[in-house]
Amino acid sequence: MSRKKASKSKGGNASPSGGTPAKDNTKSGKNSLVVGVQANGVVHPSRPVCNSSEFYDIAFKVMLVGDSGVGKTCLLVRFKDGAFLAGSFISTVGIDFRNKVLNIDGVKVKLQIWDTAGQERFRSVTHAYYRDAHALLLLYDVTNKASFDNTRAWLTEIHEYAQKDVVLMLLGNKADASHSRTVRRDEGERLAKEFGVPFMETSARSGLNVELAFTAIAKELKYRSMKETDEPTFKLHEYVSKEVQTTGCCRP
Ligand SMILES: Nc1nc2c(ncn2[C@@H]2O[C@H](COP(=O)(O)OP(=O)(O)OP(=O)(O)O)[C@@H](O)[C@H]2O)c(=O)[nH]1
Repeated sequence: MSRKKASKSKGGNASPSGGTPAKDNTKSGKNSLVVGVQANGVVHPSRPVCNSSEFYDIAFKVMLVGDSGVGKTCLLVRFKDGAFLAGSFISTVGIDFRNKVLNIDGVKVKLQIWDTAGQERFRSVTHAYYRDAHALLLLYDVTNKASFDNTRAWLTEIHEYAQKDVVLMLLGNKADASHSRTVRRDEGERLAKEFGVPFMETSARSGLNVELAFTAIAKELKYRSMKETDEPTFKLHEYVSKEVQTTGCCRP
């Protein structure tokens, strides 16, 4: 397997295919350029990648979607930088991405993670990015019942715009905020069962299950892309059920 190099960029924005940078209009306001990524998002072995610093073997696009304020940016920052963005809430404008390379059973898997704006007015912008996504993390906020109810509408959009075989996971974020919780964990579990997707509660504040959510996605994508070889079978649902941690309290 030939080994590529990952973008060093901490963030930026680009066209849906990842080739041309778009206008710098995001929350982070940083720009970067990813070259050598095919339209389907998988990096082509024979093509170079710009701004490189870290080697990787395979690359995938992951999108964070869900209502405004559910914590998509904070989840990404927690995963990428290990920090929590406390303080005043600045809504994402348009779309932004960050890269992170994970070592999955000896294979370097680069996740290019797209943080979308949850606000309705940016929906037409973000729709264009669904097509190339290999995985989608659909977030709601456990302290905001409307964001939970809206996951059905998000799922409809996902079915309309994303690839049929996209890897999907439901995340109930802000699990640390037990005092203001309005959605019980079992409600999230039931909905995920109905959607037929894995589920976990996360907290960008405490870090609960953040690493797990992205690692599980990376493992599934790696398994799918390498299952022709001698890979042992990987079952996403089973892995998540085994590894997930709970807050121990889930009553509103
Ligand atoms: N208690 C708690 N607060 C959180 C958590 N994650 C995010 N927040 C807070 O929720 C607010 C919104 O977080 P963002 O990450 O900006 O939300 P977003 O989903 O990216 O919002 P848009 O960019 O508008 O789509 C901020 O004030 C965060 O500090 C969490 O896990 N726990």
